[in-house]
Amino acid sequence: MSDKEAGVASSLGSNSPINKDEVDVKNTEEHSKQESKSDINKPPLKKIKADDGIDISDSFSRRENKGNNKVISSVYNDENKKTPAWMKSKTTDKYDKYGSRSTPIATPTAPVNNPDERYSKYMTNSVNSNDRVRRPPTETTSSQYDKKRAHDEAEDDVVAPYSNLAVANPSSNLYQTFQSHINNREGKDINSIVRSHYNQRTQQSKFQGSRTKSPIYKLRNFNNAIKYILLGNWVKPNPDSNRPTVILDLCCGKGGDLNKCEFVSVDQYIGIDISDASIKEAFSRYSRNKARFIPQTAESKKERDTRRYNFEACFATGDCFSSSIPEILEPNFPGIIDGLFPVDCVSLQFAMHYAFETEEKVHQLLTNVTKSLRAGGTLIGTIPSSDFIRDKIVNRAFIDQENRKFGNDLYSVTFHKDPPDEGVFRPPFGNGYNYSLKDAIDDVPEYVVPFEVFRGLCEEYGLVLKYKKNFIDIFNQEIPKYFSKLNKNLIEGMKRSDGKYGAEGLEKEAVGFYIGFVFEKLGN
Ligand SMILES: C[S@@+](CC[C@H](N)C(=O)[O-])C[C@H]1O[C@@H](n2cnc3c(N)ncnc32)[C@H](O)[C@@H]1O
Repeated sequence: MSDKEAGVASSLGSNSPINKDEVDVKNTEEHSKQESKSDINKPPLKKIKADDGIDISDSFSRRENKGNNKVISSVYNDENKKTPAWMKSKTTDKYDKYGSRSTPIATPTAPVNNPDERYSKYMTNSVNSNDRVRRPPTETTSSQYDKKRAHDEAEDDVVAPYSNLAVANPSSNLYQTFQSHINNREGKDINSIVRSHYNQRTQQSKFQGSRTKSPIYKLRNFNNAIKYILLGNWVKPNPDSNRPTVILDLCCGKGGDLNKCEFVSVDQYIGIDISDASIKEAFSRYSRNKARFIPQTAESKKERDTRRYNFEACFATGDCFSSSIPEILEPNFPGIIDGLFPVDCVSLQFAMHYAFETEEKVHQLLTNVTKSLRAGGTLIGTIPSSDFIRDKIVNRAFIDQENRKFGNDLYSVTFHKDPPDEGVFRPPFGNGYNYSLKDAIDDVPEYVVPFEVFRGLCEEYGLVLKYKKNFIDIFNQEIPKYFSKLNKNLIEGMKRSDGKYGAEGLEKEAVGFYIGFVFEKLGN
């Protein structure tokens, strides 16, 4: 799916622990049949203090100054010494691509950052604020590919904003529903379509009018709530109190999960996305919320200030399914692998279905995940449910004559080829469909993720399933615990016509298309 895009950042209201008139995409309800199996080893929820406002500072307390952190090598550094046995046999020969690739597919973008002193040692040597400037394209990066891309982007990525419409006037109440314009789709690969789509979406979202007017406003709030819950339950702080808690957000989009990272008290955020416009937007969102000027006393400086981001962040453009993480990050942030990896959590929200185009992409993704995670670290993701898709096929719940399309007025799924009668796709890769979600995604290609195949592959990479549930079940089971913790606007943005909270009607089916999952990296 997709617009699974992140929410909107906004200004942190003075009473609001974490701002959010956030926006994401998808949701629904029910559909728990096959997918509510594993709910294992859920960590106890931390105690939350809920006054008349929301105070998360007690519940997700930050560890003390980590200035004395020692640099710990990650599996990226020394394959022989650090690679666990299970990875040597499976991945070193077959999947290890480190050093064998040239340039990342997209030119990396490394916006300026201002690391504070506590983590400057993680930005060792050349990783300092002066180095974090955007680098001019090198000989290799501005080759044929970039020329072609420049041409494509001129065509597709820069659509005229709605400057001629009343919605360009911020005082207007009108809302302009998003629609992308991608020329010559048939001649393009998925990366070009996806990149063009999300670049356009990022640019146009600035001119659409108030997000609360979007036809999927509630659905986005619902999806955001799900991500708060998943990250809140499963991001595990680094057990070494001298190390920062680090999250690697693959396919991070416009940075819609930055607020959630503050919510779970990470110390360092690393975001990567193939859309350069999204990365720029994510960086600017981070900068706005990081730099908020809040007068502080000597005493208050020691604690997390919930009105601003208390974590450091860096962002880069790159293809997470075809390049290795060092290939994407090191050119922009030399020393970052040594300094910040292995990380505590890899977040992969509403994006893995793009990787299931080919087996190679999935292997590269899983190599990136497993090599990035520390033992005990978690991979937390959201994807369309293959069980949901199978049910639609088996029940012949199609909405067109050719039996290739299902959905409703809010979302639709149109298979590229006739789906198998029993709804089980073989081989498990490359089973494409076009996904649409009103005001977010226009016929963007995605691929079925047969969950059991994915789970089996994860095991090969030392990742064991800890949790898997559809969105409706996650919401129903977890929202009582989160109701008082989440921002009021987010909660109110999920109010149904009957006064209760959650998804209803068309939205319910649209969100029910998704599941959340958590894998844990084995080892010690
Ligand atoms: C639906 S958005 C989700 C964004 C964000 N994770 C969220 O939940 O708000 C999917 C994102 O995946 C990104 N994406 C797709 N293919 C990618 C790839 N190969 N490498 C990196 N990012 C990719 C898109 O650019 C887009 O920003």
